[in-house]
Amino acid sequence: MLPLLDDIRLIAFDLDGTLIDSVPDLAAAVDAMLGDLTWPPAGEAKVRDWVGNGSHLLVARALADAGGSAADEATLSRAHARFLAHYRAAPCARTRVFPGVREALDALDARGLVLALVTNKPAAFIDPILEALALRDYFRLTLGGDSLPEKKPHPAPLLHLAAHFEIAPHHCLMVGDSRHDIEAGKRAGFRTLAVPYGYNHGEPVAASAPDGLVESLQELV
Ligand SMILES: O=C(O)COP(=O)(O)O
Ligand SMILES: [Mg+2]
Repeated sequence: MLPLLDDIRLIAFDLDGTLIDSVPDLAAAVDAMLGDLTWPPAGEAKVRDWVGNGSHLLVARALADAGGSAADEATLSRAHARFLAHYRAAPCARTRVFPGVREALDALDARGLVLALVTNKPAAFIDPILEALALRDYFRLTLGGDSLPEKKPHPAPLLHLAAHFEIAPHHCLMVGDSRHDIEAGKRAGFRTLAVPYGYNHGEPVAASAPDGLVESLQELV
């Protein structure tokens, strides 16, 4: 076990870009939404840099990029509904689990650690995706971006987990791919671990100064 895990009793995992490569399906839904509005597709490379702050900002970034400026509220809300409809139709067609994830979850689960999921993705998508990838049973609790009034980088979802399982934050670890995960973890008093292979608005996540960084989650165990 990595020394970073000493005294850790609960691990909160981010989803998109940390456990799963979800950009192919997110980009397909964004591009279908843009097509509904008669705008050209954005493509996976751009969408990769827009993921991480939930679906509303993802759609707002796509519209701003396509239209050259921020869209009005009515257009945003119509576009968001179209995006959700497209993503709901195929949330897990090309989404894949990153290498080392399943091995790490198996080993951490076997050690009796409490495993939880904190994503900024709308909560309605969590179970369908985790079930399709046979990941659902690892997590004792899952929170989406709309599960609580605040989402990452706010510490509230992480503090909610710690309180729910009655585990002090300094015995908890946040694992994620973006600056929002590391900031939420620090503000909650969690230890923080980053993976460099996910989505972080085109910047290295190491710039957020996490307590640790691993190339693959398998290094955890
Ligand atoms: O939907 C998003 O914006 C990203 O979700 P994540 O928090 O699982 O990276
Ligand atoms: Mg992420």
